[in-house]
Amino acid sequence: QLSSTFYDTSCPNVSSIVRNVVQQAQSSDPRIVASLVRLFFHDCFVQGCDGSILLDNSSTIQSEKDALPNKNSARGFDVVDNIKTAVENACPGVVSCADILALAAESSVDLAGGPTWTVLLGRRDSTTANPTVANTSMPVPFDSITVLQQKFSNVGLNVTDLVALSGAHTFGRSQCLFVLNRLYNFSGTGSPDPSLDATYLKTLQQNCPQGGDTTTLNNLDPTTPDTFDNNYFSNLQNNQGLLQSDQELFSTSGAATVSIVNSFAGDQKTFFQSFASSMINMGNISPLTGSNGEVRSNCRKVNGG
Ligand code: HEM
Ligand SMILES: [Ca+2]
Ligand SMILES: [Ca+2]
Repeated sequence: QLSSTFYDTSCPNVSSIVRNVVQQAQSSDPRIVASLVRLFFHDCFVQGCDGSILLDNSSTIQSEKDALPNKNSARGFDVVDNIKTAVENACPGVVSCADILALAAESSVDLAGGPTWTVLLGRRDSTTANPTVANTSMPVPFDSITVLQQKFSNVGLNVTDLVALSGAHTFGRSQCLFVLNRLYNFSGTGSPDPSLDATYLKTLQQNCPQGGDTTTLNNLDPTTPDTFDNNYFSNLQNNQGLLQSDQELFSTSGAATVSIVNSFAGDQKTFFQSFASSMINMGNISPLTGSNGEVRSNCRKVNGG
């Protein structure tokens, strides 16, 4: 029951307010658009798209920010605060933090050259967070295709959603710690992942030396690191997927994902259309609506908390 017209009378300019703050942030940090898209994903997979990821620790809240998939990894919370401030100035008490994440994700993709879509709105904010679910339900880069598909299907997303949404790795960065095993000791073999292109492997080994700084960043898309395009999928065809969970979408023989990767690599328009509809599907994961939840006045805290 989300709706594209939800704020039409109560906050008609909310989309452009969000977009302007995101654009401002992008001008000093090109990576931030990727980080904001990821925040929406990490919110929606835990209790649904309810802003739960934005809550800080408090006497009543155990923050999802300390869960493994987010700690020292999820970023952009300061930009969400700036968006919230700008939106509150125009329309006090009206727009939820959960909807701000949905709008920021769409603006971010658009500003990086990707597709646009009509964002469905009307989500309300949770009064709880669940770091345990974040630890168990979020996909990790070492998951097999089977596990990735299962984790997506657990929240109502299918294999096309999995491949399309993984295309978000067309921009943004990953720390070395998520790829080191592929570079030096893949599944205990003492050798690199055989599905890694040899030249790309050398580049990654140089950027992520054994015993080096595990927080060093790598572009998720080595070809167009800040542009939202379909290069992610042609990279997979060239054995240049950064994460194991990326490359196995193409390199797992017999997997349903292979032909989807090929179709997205062959036609950017098909990818853009699928990505947009899968973002809408993801945005529909168990939202709080009506009188459930609340509209937080500060995205980091429950009201009165
Ligand atoms: C399919 C399972 C997925 C896995 C295993 C996965 C895993 C990861 C990992 C390990 C990182 C690097 C984090 C770091 O270095 O701190 C990352 C970054 C990122 N992920 Fe995913 N991801 C998945 C799906 C998605 C989806 C569905 C989206 C969005 C629709 C997404 C968007 C991003 C973006 C944009 C970044 C870069 C963020 C930045 O630079 O701040 N990922 N992902
Ligand atoms: Ca959530
Ligand atoms: Ca790209």
